[in-house]
Amino acid sequence: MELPSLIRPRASLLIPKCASLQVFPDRICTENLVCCFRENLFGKPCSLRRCETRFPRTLPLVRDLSIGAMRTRSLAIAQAAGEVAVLDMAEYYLAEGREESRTRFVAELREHCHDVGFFYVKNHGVSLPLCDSILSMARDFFDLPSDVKIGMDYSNSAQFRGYMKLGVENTAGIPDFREQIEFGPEEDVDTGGFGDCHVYPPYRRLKGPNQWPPETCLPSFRPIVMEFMKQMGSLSMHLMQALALSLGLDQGYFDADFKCSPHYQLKVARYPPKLQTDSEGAVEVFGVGPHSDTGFLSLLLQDQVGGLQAQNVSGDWIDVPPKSGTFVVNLGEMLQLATNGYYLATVHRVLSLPGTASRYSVPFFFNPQLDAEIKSMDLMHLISTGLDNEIPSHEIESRYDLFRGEQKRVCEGERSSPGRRNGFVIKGGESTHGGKNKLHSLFGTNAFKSFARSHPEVVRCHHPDLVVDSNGLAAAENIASDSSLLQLGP
Ligand SMILES: O=C(O)CCC(=O)C(=O)O
Ligand SMILES: [Fe+2]
Repeated sequence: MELPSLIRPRASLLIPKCASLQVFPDRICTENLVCCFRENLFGKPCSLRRCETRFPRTLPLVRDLSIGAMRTRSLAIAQAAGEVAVLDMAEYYLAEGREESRTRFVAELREHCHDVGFFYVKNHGVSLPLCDSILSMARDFFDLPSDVKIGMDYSNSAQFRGYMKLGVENTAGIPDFREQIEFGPEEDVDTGGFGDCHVYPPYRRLKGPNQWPPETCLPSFRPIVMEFMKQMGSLSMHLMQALALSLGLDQGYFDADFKCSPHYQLKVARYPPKLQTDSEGAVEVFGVGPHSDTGFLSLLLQDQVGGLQAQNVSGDWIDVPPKSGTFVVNLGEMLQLATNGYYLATVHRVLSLPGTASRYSVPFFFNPQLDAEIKSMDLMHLISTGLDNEIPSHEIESRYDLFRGEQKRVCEGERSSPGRRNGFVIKGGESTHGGKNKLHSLFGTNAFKSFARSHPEVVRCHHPDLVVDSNGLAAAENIASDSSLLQLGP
């Protein structure tokens, strides 16, 4: 039986020498490996465990088994079982005198970003009581009477922030089955941004204040959310630095795009339990349908209910269950763009599960500043420095194509109409969905486009001088062909 795994297959096989495990190519399918582990997860001898895998990319990890690193061993086994791995950020933070552990962390990070695009982090440095508080505040907020919630409706906000009732947001044209509040950096409105579009790019209009529930209802809501965003921003910055190291770059490689004013986004969401079934009881209700995230890094705090799944290259959905004390991390399209497709923005979804419990989650999307221009990097140095010397450059290109094909299949197969987060574009300026969605190297342009496409009514009300075309691209009517301000669709 083939175990589902998130790991992507690759063509070349290397057979490691390792006492604790036997690895050999599958006779039937040359892309498969058969691994027999002699030890269980805790290193105790056990009967041979046979795993057929389709992911030779685990081999560098498997090879590490021979030097006896227990953690790496369990990681390789977890991957073989189709689980998303947990990375321990204490390994990264405690660098002083322990360069080895940081190097190991960074190498694991590279593996997971390259092969999976999903992982958990633990010992991440964000206060765990704060995580509990924000989840409990979420419960309190969504229990408020609907007129109080509607009082901070997103349609009041030129920045597309505030409360969205059930079904208001959609993913790829299908309404999400969740209610949510959207936050961003608490800033003054950039009044200049609302000026002449010939001079000011519309994405500057995304700067502005958040909407908050009345203090009399929930006095600690605002301080908790503000502190959470601050700590998540700091964790994200550490992760960005670790990502730079993992790509063989200087730790500060991404700083210029992030350090001043990253344009992050926080959602506080409630997914009601699944309500309806068809006569066979088989209707699948999505909390959020299949999509990949548009930004750089997404960090997710989820409660104990579950329902998040990520898709592997064979189309199988892999559960990403709640694990206490962790955040789920997945990568967005802008990071995929920046790494020329080397790191993956993996498709994921949230199922509504039957039962009585609502699911609460708090996704944090860490993005560069609005005016950051994201360029694809040259990956040849990964090969020349030996960080990934098993992949010839032409293979990177073909992996990229494979990924692009998969993304199109998933999204065009399951969802046909355009919607938020349905753009799967890897290289700057390319487009997908028959050219309907175009990803731009200027982050702000993409950000505005995503919001405008999802919420054209906000554009009509707060940005009447802009026109939004059928692809969600906005520009002042009289400059609709001026691509230097806001790129228009194909
Ligand atoms: O709430 C979740 O578990 C994930 C939500 C998500 O994927 C998103 O909002 O992009
Ligand atoms: Fe997502």
